[in-house]
Amino acid sequence: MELKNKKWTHDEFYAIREEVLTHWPTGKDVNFEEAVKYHENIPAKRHFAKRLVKAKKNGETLTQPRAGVALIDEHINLLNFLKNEGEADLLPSTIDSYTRQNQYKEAQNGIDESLKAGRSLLNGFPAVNHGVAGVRRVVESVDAPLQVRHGTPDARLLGEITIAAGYTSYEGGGISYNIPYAKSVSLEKTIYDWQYCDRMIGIYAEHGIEINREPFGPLTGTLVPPSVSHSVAIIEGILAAEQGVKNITLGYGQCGNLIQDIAAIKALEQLAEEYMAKHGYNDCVLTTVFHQWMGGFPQDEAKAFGVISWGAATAALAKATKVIVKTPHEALGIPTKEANAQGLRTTKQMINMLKDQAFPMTTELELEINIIKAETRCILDKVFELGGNDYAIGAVRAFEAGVLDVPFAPSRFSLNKILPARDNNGAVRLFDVGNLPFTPDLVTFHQDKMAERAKAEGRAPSFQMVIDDIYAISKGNLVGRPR
Ligand SMILES: CCC[C@H]1O[C@@H](n2cnc3c(N)ncnc32)[C@H](O)[C@@H]1O
Repeated sequence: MELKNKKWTHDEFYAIREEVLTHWPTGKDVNFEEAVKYHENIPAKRHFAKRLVKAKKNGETLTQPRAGVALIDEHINLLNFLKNEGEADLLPSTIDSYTRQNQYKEAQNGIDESLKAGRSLLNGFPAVNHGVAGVRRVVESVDAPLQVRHGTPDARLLGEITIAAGYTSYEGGGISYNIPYAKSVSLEKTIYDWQYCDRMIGIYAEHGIEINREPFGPLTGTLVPPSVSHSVAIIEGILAAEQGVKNITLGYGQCGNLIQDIAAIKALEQLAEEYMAKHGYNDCVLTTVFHQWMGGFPQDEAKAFGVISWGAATAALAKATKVIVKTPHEALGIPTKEANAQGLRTTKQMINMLKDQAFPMTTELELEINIIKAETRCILDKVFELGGNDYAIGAVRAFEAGVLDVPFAPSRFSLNKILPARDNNGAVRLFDVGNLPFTPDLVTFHQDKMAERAKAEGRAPSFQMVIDDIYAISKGNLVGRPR
């Protein structure tokens, strides 16, 4: 396997595909030609890419939950409930953890046990085991655009089966589904395997079938600075575009300070357009997704609705194309369908009340946009240089050098040298910039912001601030003030 950011030939792709389809018996039912014909008949209102393009044009912020259960009928009921009772614009199928680790035998046990127990004993929808025919029953029974959401380093068979079944969007990426989701899986292999997924979608595109791709923006979802998640998002967008993907949604996980979060979405849009154009990808439609707070949630449901509302308001004011919605059961575990629908309706209410309002371009907002763009450029340009003008090779080397570094990542391939903490207004800054290739003025900016908070709190900048901030929102605040 030689990793490089270059479009695979059909021969290169098909040579690997034969082996991929043998990873589980259901792989043999994947029939590309039949799948293309099936996709040709999917109406625009159930087509993810088309719905996103319409939303971008109309300035809408669409709502989408996470949701997945073990058995097909229950999964169909769940999705229809979230559409009808939750008013969801877009629907997921969140895939279970066994499938994410390619443990299809265990997933099959989960299905068998769920049948016996009469309830879902998996934390998601085991699409590989259900196979094309089973997954297609979901597509035929749910009248909304459907996306596969998961966390799978080797997502090749999962992609083949779900896209062939009629799903029109696929989340993930070679970095964003490795670093936050695996401990010892080679980054090089995951990036290579995701080139396969992107090339597969590129081949659908060559047949006129446009499938949306969404790199996983939030990463570890724990105080991830905008420049870190934007760098990964844009790199994965470029890697996807190189393999022929034409419709890409780039994502960002809410940090909590309004100005910083609105700036993050604006900066992401501007930088993605700039870097995609710079590298010659001029026929890619780009949209954005804002993930409501991905860190620890309050157990109290009323307070959880406060966090959900804040994420909804920020997404609307940032004018993100899509918002991923949390539920009042976030602190407890997999939500009931009722709780999931409540999170969606709360979000819909906030978006509807804010859609006629615009957040002004204040000097603070402009400063924040410029800071995020400057930081992200420092990282992206260094990655490109490390890779000898190749972002795939550069990404692997960048993690080895700490030029890319994701806070609190389980992967041993992330140095975990950077330390984020909030400043006195709750924006996420860097208490330790680690080996991020920031210019001196950017390093000073973060030091000054941390010093300002330290002065206000009468304590020195310390790791304790990081810990306090990790728990703050679940304890009812944004900034983890000393007790
Ligand atoms: C990165 C994703 C984390 C979020 O993903 C939610 N999540 C995971 N699995 C399911 C599921 N099967 N149904 C509804 N939500 C789910 C968690 O709650 C958390 O918020």
